[in-house]
Amino acid sequence: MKSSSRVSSNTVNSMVLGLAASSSQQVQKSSMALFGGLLGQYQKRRLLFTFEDSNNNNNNHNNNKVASNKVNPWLESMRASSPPRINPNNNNNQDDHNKNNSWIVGHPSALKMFDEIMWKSKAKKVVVFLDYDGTLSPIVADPEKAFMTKKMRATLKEIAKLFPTAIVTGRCIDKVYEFVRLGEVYYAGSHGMDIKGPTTKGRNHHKGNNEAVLFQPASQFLPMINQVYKILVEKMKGIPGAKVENNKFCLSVHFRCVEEKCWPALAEQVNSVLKEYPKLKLTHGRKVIEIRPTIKWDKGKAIEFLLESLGYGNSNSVFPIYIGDDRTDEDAFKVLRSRGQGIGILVSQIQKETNATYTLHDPLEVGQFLRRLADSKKACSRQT
Ligand SMILES: O=P(O)(O)OC[C@H]1O[C@H](O[C@H]2O[C@H](CO)[C@@H](O)[C@H](O)[C@H]2O)[C@H](O)[C@@H](O)[C@@H]1O
Repeated sequence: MKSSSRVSSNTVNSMVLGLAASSSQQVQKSSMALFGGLLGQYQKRRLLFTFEDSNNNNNNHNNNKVASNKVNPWLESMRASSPPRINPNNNNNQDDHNKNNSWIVGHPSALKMFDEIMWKSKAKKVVVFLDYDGTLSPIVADPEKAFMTKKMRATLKEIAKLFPTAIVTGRCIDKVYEFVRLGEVYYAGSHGMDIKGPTTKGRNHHKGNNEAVLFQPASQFLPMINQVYKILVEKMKGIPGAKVENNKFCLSVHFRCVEEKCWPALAEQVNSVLKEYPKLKLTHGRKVIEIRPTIKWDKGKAIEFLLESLGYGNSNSVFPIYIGDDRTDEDAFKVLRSRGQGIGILVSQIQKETNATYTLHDPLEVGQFLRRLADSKKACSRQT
């Protein structure tokens, strides 16, 4: 299990690049060109360059002495090109939105294209898949306080009564259930590695039997994850603002509240732990490093599993709708594309490379979309 490999500076640099990249929104290829030769060195390493929230760290970049010379200019370029965050209370919002117009043509708003989506799904069984953080709840500094609004919860409850509905999240099921508190919903926690069916009696959408689903493909990793969690909690004590979250079959190391000058040290610490556990891998989310088992299982596999469980494995009459905001949701968007079924909707205020077809700006728009979906279904039922 243990590996004696040393922490190479390249590995740490890659992690730092990942930290910086994952912390921000993704750049259109045309704007990458502005970085010129500098990006050329790195484009093979990363296809997507992201820089959400990097404005928060503008005051820290001169202090980033730990990072290598290569990393510093890369981070500087990302900051320099970082678009201002869109403030909903700011009248200049329209300008921000206009900048994204060309991208939006390729990924139109799911609200604007609602009638088209309804037409596509006509006579098909709609199944709704929803990410949690950044999709049903806004991104906040404290992961413990990522609450949904009451309105969102009421809409979600109605959606789950009308359609088979699953929340597919990086969180552990217990935590997301604490936020959602709906027995009508399927939950796929730990990035799909922990799947449970609805608990509310009589609210089961299975075509076949009525037993709740339970699937945990990474259960043998539980002791290892708990061990690594304890080690990381200790290690992160030395990094102000860092937080480790135990998501049962995976772990999140949050750096949203860590000053950028400490990112290289955080990356170094995480790497020093991970090199001892080759059966765990690392992925990046929104200002978070995710540590998970190296099994071939992700949100895409989870939705395939759920569709199969619902009796739609080989069905042409199913129309899955997946809404998510993060890189891990791309696995699900890809699955829908390759099945040629349903649609992916990316939640984003700015341009990103994505396998989704449509977009929504934020959880507020997600709520509006879900409300229209529920109303439309009820109107159809009244007609028939
Ligand atoms: O798959 P998701 O439901 O999107 O979960 C992904 C991670 O979401 C949470 O972190 C993110 O949201 C936090 C609260 O808004 C925010 O503070 C953090 O910076 C984001 O990365 C969650 O805490 C993680 O465990 C999930 O893996």
